[in-house]
Amino acid sequence: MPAPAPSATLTAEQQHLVDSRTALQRMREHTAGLTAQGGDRVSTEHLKQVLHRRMKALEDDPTVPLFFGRLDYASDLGAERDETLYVGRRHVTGEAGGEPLVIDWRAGMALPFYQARVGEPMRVRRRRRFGFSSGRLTAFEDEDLVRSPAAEVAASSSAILESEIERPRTGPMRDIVATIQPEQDTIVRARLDQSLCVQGAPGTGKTAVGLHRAAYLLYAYREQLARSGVLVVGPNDSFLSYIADVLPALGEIDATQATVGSLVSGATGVAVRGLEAAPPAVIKGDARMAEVLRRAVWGHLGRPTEALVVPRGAYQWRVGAYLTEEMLGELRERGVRYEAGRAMLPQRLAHQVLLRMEASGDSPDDRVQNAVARSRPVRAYAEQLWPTLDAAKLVLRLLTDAEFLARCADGLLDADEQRLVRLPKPARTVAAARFTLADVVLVDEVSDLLQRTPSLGHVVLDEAQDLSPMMLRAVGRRASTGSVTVLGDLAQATTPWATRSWRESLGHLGQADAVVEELVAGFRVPGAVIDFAARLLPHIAPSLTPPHSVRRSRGELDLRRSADPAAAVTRAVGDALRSEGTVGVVVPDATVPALRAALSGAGVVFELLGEQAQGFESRVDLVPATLAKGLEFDHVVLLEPAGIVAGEPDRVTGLRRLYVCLTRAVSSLVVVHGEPLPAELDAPTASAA
Ligand SMILES: Nc1ncnc2c1ncn2[C@@H]1O[C@H](COP(=O)(O)OP(=O)(O)OP(=O)(O)O)[C@@H](O)[C@H]1O
Repeated sequence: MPAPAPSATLTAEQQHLVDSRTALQRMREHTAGLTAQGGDRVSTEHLKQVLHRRMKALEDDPTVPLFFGRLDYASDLGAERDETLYVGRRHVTGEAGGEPLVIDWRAGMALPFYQARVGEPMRVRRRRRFGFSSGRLTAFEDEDLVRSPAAEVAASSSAILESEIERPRTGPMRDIVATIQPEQDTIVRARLDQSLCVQGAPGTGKTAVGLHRAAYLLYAYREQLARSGVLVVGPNDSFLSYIADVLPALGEIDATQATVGSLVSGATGVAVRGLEAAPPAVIKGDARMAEVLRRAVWGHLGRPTEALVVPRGAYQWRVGAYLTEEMLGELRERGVRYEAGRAMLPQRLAHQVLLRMEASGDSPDDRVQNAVARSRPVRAYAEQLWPTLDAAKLVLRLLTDAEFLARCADGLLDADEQRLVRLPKPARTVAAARFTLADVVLVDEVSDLLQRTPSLGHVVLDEAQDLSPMMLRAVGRRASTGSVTVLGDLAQATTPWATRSWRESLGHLGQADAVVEELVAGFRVPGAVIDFAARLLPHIAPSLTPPHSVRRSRGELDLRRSADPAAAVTRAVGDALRSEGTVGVVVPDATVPALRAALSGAGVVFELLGEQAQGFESRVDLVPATLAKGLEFDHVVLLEPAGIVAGEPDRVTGLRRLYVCLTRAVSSLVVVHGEPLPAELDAPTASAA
């Protein structure tokens, strides 16, 4: 039989899309027809939630293709049978028991879509990629994984792949399921118990890979993770809004997203209310603080000097101080958390009393032991030896009571460091103290010393290079029995407490065995722009591999010197708005008010990042340089590199901030400057604006 003409093939594939949509509709109707009826109210409620989630997962967005690839398995290549499978965002099944119309991209059978190549066809003869336009299937592209020598280069020369990578950006981040690259896929599909750390230059897909890994794990280890949970940690709320849609688009609504700040405030009930200068924050973020806090907590254990005396009826029962001391020592040696030990002590004391009653001929039972444990003398004696502690109050005391701090920090922090750590204005209450992020991280550490922090199944930590050792510990304890995916770029480290090496960070996270991978292919930043930004690398991270852009377009880079930079920015924004896609106006934080006025004055509709809840709905965003991390825009208009550098406490940090800001553009970057460019950029060309 002759091969069908391409148009006939396209028609057949379009029909498969129609059939799949109809089947999905049927699955939805079926789910909608189910009633949640559990044995009791709780299980009915649970079932309701399960059905609600299922309905959400089955939602059909007509603009998002139901499948994007097809695999033709061949029995002569070792497959069980000749079989055609369509790969999409979720399983779609036909009539009950029928063949799947679409398989989930995360299923094992979908693996060859991402990993097969000529010479290693993975039992698949042909891989097909589909091109879509507004949800309509408009094109396809075949790779013969067995015969065609051309297929060898097909993956890198695929027009469909290229158009996906080149497409203009609109709104928040989108998923990349249709075009995950083999080296990214290996990270996405690593086993749940495998902790990973991904070092990658700007735009190499770290965030995308981390989110797809979360989606993969939620699918492949659904039951395990339904209980323990998955958490995604990002640098700030703007970033979280930017990535918020990716997991739901992949049918996963169960992962929690947080910043380190929201995580520790949520857990401790203490709000982050103040900002502080770098020197104290660096010390508070240092790993030595963990030992200071450990001493601060456990230093509260008293030394028994008097015996416990429990009057009961006509008798007085005594438990000697030496015995109590042994008891405390034994509980400490068992490594129990402070609160657990505190809860055990009265029972231990009561048990001793019981032994004495028995020795005198009584036969008391468990109820007597409980009553003794709850009796006033036992409680008072235990409280004196093992007092109740409040995490926030303890940290407040440490930061205000010089003598207490000196005792806890002896041999750990020198006198200058202790002075820096103390609050500038003593406060009597936690609220009055206006705790900073670093302070609340300390409170979280103390909370964990008091009571073990529950661990999740998996934590994805993005922009991890910016976390202090104490912040890493805070994230790490939330994965103490789980695994982590750590994403970051040492060249983009912009906090004074940032990490120097991934090994060190992984140690603080409690994941020293994690494997470190590197991604170097850049999907965001065009060649001309990345080459320009990479001039900074020798000054900010000399050991890192310079990234290379896989983008076909070299992109536009325009350096404009101007005597009226705000006006030049406004003009550049006007130009950018004439082409498709989003526009990010990245400016030194100090110039935000001036630029805001200039853009408003010129009638530009924009959102100021960080100010209101982000919808990423307007085409233009005004982005303070310190909030640019992790974001991307089709066109970036960047104001005053020297000002961005000067906004940071030291030159290297300033240059790193500039590196972050220069690498946000997908299509074009216009750099407007009134002052000379930083020498490290060594601009070869400049045009007057
Ligand atoms: N395999 C891929 N196919 C298509 N697009 C991709 C692929 N990988 C990454 N991208 C796109 O490249 C852009 C950059 O990805 P992402 O934001 O994840 O990079 P990043 O490494 O986290 O960058 P940064 O370090 O700057 O935060 C995004 O638009 C993403 O969708």
